[in-house]
Amino acid sequence: MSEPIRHALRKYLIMGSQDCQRPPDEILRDAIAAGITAFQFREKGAGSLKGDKKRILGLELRDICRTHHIPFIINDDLSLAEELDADGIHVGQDDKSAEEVRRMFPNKILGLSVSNDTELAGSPLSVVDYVGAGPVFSTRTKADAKNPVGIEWIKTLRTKHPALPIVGIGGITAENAHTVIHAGADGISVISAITQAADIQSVVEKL
Ligand SMILES: Cc1ncc(COP(=O)(O)OP(=O)(O)O)c(N)n1
Ligand SMILES: Cc1nc(C(=O)O)sc1CCOP(=O)(O)O
Ligand SMILES: [Mg+2]
Repeated sequence: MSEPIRHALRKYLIMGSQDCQRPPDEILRDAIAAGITAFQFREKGAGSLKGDKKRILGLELRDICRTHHIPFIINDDLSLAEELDADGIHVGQDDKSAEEVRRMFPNKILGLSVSNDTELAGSPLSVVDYVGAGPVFSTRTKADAKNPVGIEWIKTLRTKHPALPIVGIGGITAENAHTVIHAGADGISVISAITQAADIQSVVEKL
């Protein structure tokens, strides 16, 4: 399991319609053509879709991922993950507990956010497939993001957990992504670096 996960974490796009200035399906197709390795549907925050509109968009994006063999992961919404038969689920420290999600979905990819040593110490790492560590840098995309951890904490995390699949998140760009990888992360996850890019092909190549 560990090697496919590490590969999937390399260039991980996270996106919802609220992040997009053009149709989300176009952005996802462009990002897949450019080489992303996983996708998380995160329909959340100001301007996000609810109910049927969210479900319909999720279904459309899931089908694009399926066609191109890209893991389709859903943020937070367990019932939508079940309904769309998502490949995985990402939860944070304030969402349903990772142990419970693992009991409900024994075979799905499960990601958990960690943002500091206290959260790390309280996290059931044995039941998750990867951790999303961050925000590495400051970000304007998530209003309630915690304090930036910096690449030093990614190094600490890697030293403490040599075999743990880690993806960095938060404020990661084509210019700073290499520092996150050099610090020990298996990959980087981004929202704005890709959704706001004038040239997605070029950004994904650099990432
Ligand atoms: C890969 C990845 N890492 C971290 C997060 C953040 O999850 P969470 O802390 O639950 O915050 P929301 O995304 O739900 O606002 C993530 N989504 N993906
Ligand atoms: C969704 C999310 N979670 C974070 C965390 O630290 O857990 S930071 C973040 C937003 C990432 O967006 P951008 O790539 O535009 O900075
Ligand atoms: Mg969450």
